[in-house]
Amino acid sequence: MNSSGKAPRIGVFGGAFDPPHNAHVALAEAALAQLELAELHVIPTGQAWHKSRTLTPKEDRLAMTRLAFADLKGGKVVIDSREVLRDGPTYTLDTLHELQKEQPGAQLVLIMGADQASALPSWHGWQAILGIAIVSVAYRALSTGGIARFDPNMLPNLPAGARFEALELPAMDTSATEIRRRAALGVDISSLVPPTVARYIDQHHLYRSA
Ligand SMILES: Nc1ncnc2c1ncn2[C@@H]1O[C@H](COP(=O)(O)OP(=O)(O)OP(=O)(O)O)[C@@H](O)[C@H]1O
Ligand SMILES: O=C(O)c1ccc[n+]([C@@H]2O[C@H](COP(=O)([O-])O)[C@@H](O)[C@H]2O)c1
Repeated sequence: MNSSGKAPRIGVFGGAFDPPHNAHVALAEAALAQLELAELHVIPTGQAWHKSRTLTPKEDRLAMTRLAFADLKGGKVVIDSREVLRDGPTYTLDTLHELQKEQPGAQLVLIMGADQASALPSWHGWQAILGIAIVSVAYRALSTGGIARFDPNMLPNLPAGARFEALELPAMDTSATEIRRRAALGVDISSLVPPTVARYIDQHHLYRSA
């Protein structure tokens, strides 16, 4: 409990971050501004079992994640490397269990874009996740136009007591897929990623082929 008698809220924001981009940073800023978090853990995924493509080496994604979120103010952001250090497929449920043990009494708030929220039933142990964490969902612009909004009632077999919070974020159509595509074509990506990330991609010759 904190001084106001409420459980401290720990934000958990995971992603492949291949690469981290401006919408990820905006999402983290919005979470810090709106969700009354004591800490925000930004967690690059280790082995993304749910993605068919091979990710960029975890060392590069972790380094870019550190660069991308370095300027977020308030000292609340923790770049959390636990998933890239863990062997085997990355399951968010494992991460939540670890955080629960480390910070008993804290309220975990799992933060994601609407595309991932709609896919929740495909996650390992998704109903257990909803028993542990509040899920905070940001809008996401779709590449086809329009905005992905999320209605929890769309999820089949939603467990009783599942809690969702909306995260207000102007829809941004930035995606890592588009950044990788542009970089492979040699097209400028400087408006889509923080300058430090753009430099890292250039210096380490990442995404030179799609
Ligand atoms: N433009 C965006 N608006 C809102 N949420 C976003 C946006 N881009 C990514 N997210 C969210 O950030 C989290 C991490 O996303 P991820 O690292 O996979 O980036 P991505 O741009 O979706 O990558 P890719 O294009 O490779 O799938 C997910 O919860 C995702 O929904
Ligand atoms: O635990 C799972 O089964 C699971 C399935 C899909 C996605 N996730 C997590 O959701 C976060 C965002 O995923 P993505 O694919 O948008 O990068 C990232 O932290 C993933 O590890 C987790």
